[in-house]
Amino acid sequence: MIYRAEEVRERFARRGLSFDPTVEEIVRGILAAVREEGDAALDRFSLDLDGHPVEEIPKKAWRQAYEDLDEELRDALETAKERIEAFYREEAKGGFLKADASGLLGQLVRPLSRVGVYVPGGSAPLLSSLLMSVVPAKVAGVAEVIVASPPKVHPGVLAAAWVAGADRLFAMGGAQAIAALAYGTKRVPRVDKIVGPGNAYVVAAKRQVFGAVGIDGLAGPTETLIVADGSASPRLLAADLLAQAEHGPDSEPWLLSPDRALLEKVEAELFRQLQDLPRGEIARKALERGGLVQTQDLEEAFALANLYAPEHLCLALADPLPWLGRVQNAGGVFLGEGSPEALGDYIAGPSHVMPTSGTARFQGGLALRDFLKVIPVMGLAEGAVRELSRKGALLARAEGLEAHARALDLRS
Ligand SMILES: NC(=O)c1ccc[n+]([C@@H]2O[C@H](COP(=O)([O-])OP(=O)(O)OC[C@H]3O[C@@H](n4cnc5c(N)ncnc54)[C@H](O)[C@@H]3O)[C@@H](O)[C@H]2O)c1
Ligand SMILES: N[C@H](CO)Cc1c[nH]c[nH+]1
Ligand SMILES: [Zn+2]
Repeated sequence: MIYRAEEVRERFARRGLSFDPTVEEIVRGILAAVREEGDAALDRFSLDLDGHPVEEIPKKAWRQAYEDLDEELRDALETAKERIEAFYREEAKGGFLKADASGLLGQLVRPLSRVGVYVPGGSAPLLSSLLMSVVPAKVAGVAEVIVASPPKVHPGVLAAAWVAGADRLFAMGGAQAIAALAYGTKRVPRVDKIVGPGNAYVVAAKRQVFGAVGIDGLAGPTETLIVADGSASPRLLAADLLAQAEHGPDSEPWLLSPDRALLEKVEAELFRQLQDLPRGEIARKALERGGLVQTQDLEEAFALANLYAPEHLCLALADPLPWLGRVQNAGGVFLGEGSPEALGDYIAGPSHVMPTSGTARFQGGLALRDFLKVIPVMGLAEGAVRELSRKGALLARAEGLEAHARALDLRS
């Protein structure tokens, strides 16, 4: 089915994180129980939902899993880790201290002390997601990175924990894992911030524990939006749409193009490539959530893309670079069909943890600064204090805050 731009515009404009009341309620119950009962509730939910009690998996098991890996896979993991590390080393993490006649002002930048990384494991063991959160955390200087992933944790995830240099790993998933990390239990230490993607239960749990703990954002079911011109290959476009569609029936793959003939060819390709896709049924359902859209021109395609604010914006254009200036809302941008999103998922360098459900309107992909906090520092010079206190007291009285004003009067 090929939509016209008018048919999707309203839907794109209204898009936002939806709160499924049933999921919210279930999650509220899980969080409250783990907060009150600790490990007993944690094990109970883990047994009920995932068939296993929670266990901490020791580092020697990670190393063993790494050593048992096929040599080529080990090499691929190492390359991915090195590329992620190199990418995040480029991100500035310095603060500043600046002194002038009025004194000293600055920002201290400190890594968070303890971070929880959620690694999804419900429908696929996303070992790449472990690298994509743990490696930037370690580059930022986080002292203790605690991984949570649903049982039974796949050996590939354990091997990735070894490669990435995580500190501890608990086999626990869903809202109960988020609760344990946010509130702490006897076994699971409380963290300062929880990062990483997950399904609707994980996203709802992160949102509900925010405040008790920091969160990076609400990365949920994956989505991709490709803007293509007539130069793009229908075969590659179909393959890229299916690559994200296979994540889950709630994934959303979109293709926008002014070229009707291209869209028709992609439709046929999708049908053909679905035939022997192992997760074809999942992908078919996801395709029904997304779709192909014919726009008047590329300008309209970009306007719609910004309205949608996709997690991944892929520019399958003959000359994508000049269009970069049009991008306002996206979790990450992929330039040209030679830079497919699937490479970003695994090995390009930037973290694949990116905002979904339109939250790319107000945030980008996971960055080093998600693991840092900025602490302002003030040390004013005597002369400046007198003058600034007089003006500060005026502002305080304008707010009706007399004690503030008097504290400043004493300095002026
Ligand atoms: N945006 C991103 O950056 C990004 C990156 C990777 C993955 N993802 C997304 O993460 C998601 C991973 O989802 P997943 O399900 O595979 O793994 P998951 O680990 O997020 O969720 C599995 C957990 O959900 C809980 N759960 C399942 N059904 C439940 C129920 N009825 N009641 C209460 N809890 C329940 C279970 O405890 C289970 O451990 C996918 O949607 C994928 O697209 C997003
Ligand atoms: N596309 C997913 C969300 O960005 C990440 C992922 C993990 N493995 C494969 N893909
Ligand atoms: Zn993916």
